[in-house]
Amino acid sequence: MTEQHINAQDPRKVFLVGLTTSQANLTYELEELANLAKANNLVPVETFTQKLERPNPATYFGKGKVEELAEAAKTYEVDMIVANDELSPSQIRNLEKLTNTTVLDRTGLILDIFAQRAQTKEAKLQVQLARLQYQLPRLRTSMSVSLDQQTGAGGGGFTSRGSGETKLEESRRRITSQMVRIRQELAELSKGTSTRSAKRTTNELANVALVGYTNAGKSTLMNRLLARFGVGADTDDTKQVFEKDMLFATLTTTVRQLTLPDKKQFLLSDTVGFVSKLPHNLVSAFKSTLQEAANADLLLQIVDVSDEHYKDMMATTEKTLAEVGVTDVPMITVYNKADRTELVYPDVSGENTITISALDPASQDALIDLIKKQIFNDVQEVTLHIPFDQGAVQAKLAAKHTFSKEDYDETGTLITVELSELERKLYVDYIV
Ligand SMILES: Nc1nc2c(ncn2[C@@H]2O[C@H](COP(=O)(O)OP(=O)(O)OP(=O)(O)O)[C@@H](O)[C@H]2O)c(=O)[nH]1
Ligand SMILES: [Mg+2]
Repeated sequence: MTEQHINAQDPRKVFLVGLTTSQANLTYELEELANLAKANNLVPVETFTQKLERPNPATYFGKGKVEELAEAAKTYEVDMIVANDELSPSQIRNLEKLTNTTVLDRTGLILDIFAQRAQTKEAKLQVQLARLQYQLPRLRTSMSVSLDQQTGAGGGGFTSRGSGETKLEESRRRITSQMVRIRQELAELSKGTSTRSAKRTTNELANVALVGYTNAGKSTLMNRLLARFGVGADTDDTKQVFEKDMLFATLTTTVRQLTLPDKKQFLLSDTVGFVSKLPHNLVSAFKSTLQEAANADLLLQIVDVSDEHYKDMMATTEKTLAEVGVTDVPMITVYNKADRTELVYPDVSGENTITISALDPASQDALIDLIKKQIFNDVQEVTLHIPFDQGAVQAKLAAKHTFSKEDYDETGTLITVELSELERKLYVDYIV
């Protein structure tokens, strides 16, 4: 893989600002925000927080705090403020004016990082779409200028620095039509993807997807397993994916076939990592990328257990999965990077939990055993009763299984089908 694009500007000093309103985890979120800022070549020099019932609708912080910020910005010679929340266009405008700085919110920051990381055509288009959506209502903030320069969009034609309403209208139209074009291109691209996944479905191999917080070690684990078991007929199956100690190294889903020594095979996919408050625009732009996780038979949630905030990271992952519609998929929790802790590894505790180091072959073996147990063993024939008003459950089952018997009674469908132990747990309420 090629080196990622690096922000060419000199490191820029910034303030981080956040509210203690609903955020129970402000410390974690601010630490995360600092890492996101650093990933974007920004240098956080000071953090300001304020306790407020809700953000001030005009200025995010209250009046006094804004004055303090303006004063401090002068003293520290800081000309940029990064806010922990997504701000409204008018909050950004007002704060910029009152503090004489450029204001970037969390969403803008994450979008910038994604834009720098995007390598494939699909990822580039997805990010661009999300940025345009974000930019549309923000044409009058200084952020639009920087966004504009970074997207290289039409020589500043989008921005409306000091220009009249006509220019603004024109910018809006250009953005909207560009969005339409990108959506079309993405639809074209996804046609190719769905053919590929249709092929894999007919293959009837189990799909295992790596999911989790960014930098947890998903790609590293994928690569270690590929190096040992990526020996399928498809020559691509030994090809390594990009891994690196940075946020959002992976933006594109990669699917590879693994062949175990006992000839059992399954598909493993590596997916984009998560962070808390992942912008909605990005989540929807990356929905197709995350489809692989939604269709998986088994999720491996990779957790960096060496990070003190690993529990928050797990909560973030689970929340994001639910947001993109990945529900009802059996999951193994993989506590990774145990080599950096005092924990014993490999260590299987319970049927869905394992502690490993992705770098350790014994850990890889133990994990493979656990995966095998979930996807190949323990299959048992059961009969389910699915009420007529829960057709979605039946559709979900039908997508992955051939029913050996299907019958009806007054209230629902009776389905006889072979399910794994995990699936039997998942559908326990329906088993008769
Ligand atoms: N010590 C140690 N380092 C690990 C382990 N697993 C991964 N790493 C390191 O963690 C960093 C991030 O690994 P990646 O595999 O790129 O993480 P990822 O989950 O794919 O991250 P994103 O693609 O950003 O979501 C790399 O520097 C890896 O070498 C592990 O078990 N032990
Ligand atoms: Mg990765």
